[in-house]
Amino acid sequence: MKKIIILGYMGCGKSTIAKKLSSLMKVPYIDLDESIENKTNLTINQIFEMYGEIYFRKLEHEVFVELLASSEKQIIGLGGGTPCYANNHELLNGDGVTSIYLKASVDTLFQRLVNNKTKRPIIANKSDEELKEFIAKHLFDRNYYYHQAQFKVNVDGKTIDETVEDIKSILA
Ligand SMILES: Nc1ncnc2c1ncn2[C@@H]1O[C@H](COP(=O)(O)OP(=O)(O)OP(=O)(O)O)[C@@H](O)[C@H]1O
Ligand SMILES: O=C(O)C1=C[C@@H](O)[C@@H](O)[C@H](O)C1
Ligand SMILES: [Mg+2]
Repeated sequence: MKKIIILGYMGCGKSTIAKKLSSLMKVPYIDLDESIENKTNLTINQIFEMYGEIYFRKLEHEVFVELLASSEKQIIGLGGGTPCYANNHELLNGDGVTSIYLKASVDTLFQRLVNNKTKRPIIANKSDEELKEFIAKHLFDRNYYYHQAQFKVNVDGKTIDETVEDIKSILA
């Protein structure tokens, strides 16, 4: 198995869980958002502000395809919206790919995102009151795409270590 892909809504824990898994398995971790930032020398916020979301989605697809093209064994953490655009969801079932959806409830996501909005342009301008309803609707819209992953791991009420263990048993 060459690529382990971790996906899910903003704040579900992709980066946190994937980094921990990476150090335990001694498999390099690549964050798609970070790869886009390194390639463009811009932050995700700057890309959205300067060029808009459609441009960002094109770039996101290109960089995702590039990462998959290498034969290196890697854990790849996607952006929150990656599976939902440019037919990226089809890549979740490609050759040599294991894809895992970190499934979190609206309440869990709200708790984790409410004080961490600024670096996430999709929610940066939502008031705390708007945020919960926004997450609920957005998650509903994205549900179909997230469920194209080969495996689902429920993260609600679990510690980071417990979620990492769940993923290790999927990969065993
Ligand atoms: N049990 C847990 N598992 C994972 N993350 C947790 C847990 N408890 C709290 N967190 C926190 O949730 C926050 C969101 O996690 P993280 O940044 O890894 O999510 P993400 O899915 O990578 O988000 P984004 O899509 O915005 O990059 C972090 O501050 C993290 O420390
Ligand atoms: O959920 C989303 O659409 C996004 C999530 C982030 O990881 C970034 O990829 C960007 O902020 C868009
Ligand atoms: Mg992240």
